[in-house]
Amino acid sequence: MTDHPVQLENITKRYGAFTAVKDLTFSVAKGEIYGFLGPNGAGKTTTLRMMLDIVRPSEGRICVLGSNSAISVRRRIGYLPEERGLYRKMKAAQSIAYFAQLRGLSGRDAKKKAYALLEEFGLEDFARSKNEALSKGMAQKVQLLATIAHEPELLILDEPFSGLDPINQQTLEKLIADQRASGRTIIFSTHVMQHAERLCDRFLIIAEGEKRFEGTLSEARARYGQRLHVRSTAPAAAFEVLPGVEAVRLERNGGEESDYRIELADGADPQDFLRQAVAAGIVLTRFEQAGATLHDIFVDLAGDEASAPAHDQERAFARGAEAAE
Ligand SMILES: Nc1ncnc2c1ncn2[C@@H]1O[C@H](COP(=O)(O)OP(=O)(O)OP(=O)(O)O)[C@@H](O)[C@H]1O
Repeated sequence: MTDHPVQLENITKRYGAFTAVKDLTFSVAKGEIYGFLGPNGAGKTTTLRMMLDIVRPSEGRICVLGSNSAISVRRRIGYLPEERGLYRKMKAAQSIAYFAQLRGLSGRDAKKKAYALLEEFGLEDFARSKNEALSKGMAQKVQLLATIAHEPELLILDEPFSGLDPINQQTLEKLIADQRASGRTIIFSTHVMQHAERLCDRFLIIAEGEKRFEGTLSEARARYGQRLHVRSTAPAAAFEVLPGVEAVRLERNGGEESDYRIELADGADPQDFLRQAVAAGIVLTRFEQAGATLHDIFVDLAGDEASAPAHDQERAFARGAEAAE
């Protein structure tokens, strides 16, 4: 068990005639950040709840921290549920201390930890504010701090980035990476591929309750052909006839020179493309190789319409990150 704190074997969850999760098998290794990716209604929350023994599977076996019920090891787990909520009348520091105490810290240690965390995350001025007076993002940060205050070895975070502005999303990315650096295991679900791309050691893509992919980003990329970004005075047709070229897309028509995105067939070698282009007398003033992005892979595996909002979120995030620099 010790090297795989979470193991799911052939898990199925039915609600009446509807199957929300179908025969799902995966395990999460100790110390890794594991991304749980899927469109709306894919079965992410249901699966996370089954891990926590909030929802019982219809079939299959789950083992969490060596136990067949997360309830008996709950002090070693930090869980951020999808539906957020703090007691409105409680103060921020009090809320964090309250959850830490529920998970085994003494009153004194819980209070000390709450103030230390609030200070570390720049919320010390709000320690004595009632939760109802906090902005939505601040309240979410407080809830996150309440999730990690008892220093759990396993963190299960359901859509932790939703509701946070770009700056706080970056703070959360750092928090998650720091938790891993301290040896913790983290599972989080998200729709925003950029977070998963930057953070996850491995990820699982789920759609319609079924596993579509599990592995690392490079393993996922290896399944897809290479993409090239080139700049040239040559027309698109000159590239289309080269061996290994599957598609040519005009990215920018710059008058004299244009930018193209070229998709190569699986297994085609970009260096071969370069040699063929030169042999054909094509002059390239730019040549860059790029693997498929996680967004491309997600769209391909989990379906088009599902990821459209994610794309908007990614763009919003990218804009925010630029503004923050
Ligand atoms: N208690 C329930 N009774 C009946 N159906 C349910 C129940 N809980 C979830 N479902 C259904 O199971 C499917 C999976 O839901 P789930 O909440 O796990 O998806 P999700 O991947 O977390 O989606 P989202 O990103 O929208 O939160 C959905 O079709 C949902 O309607």
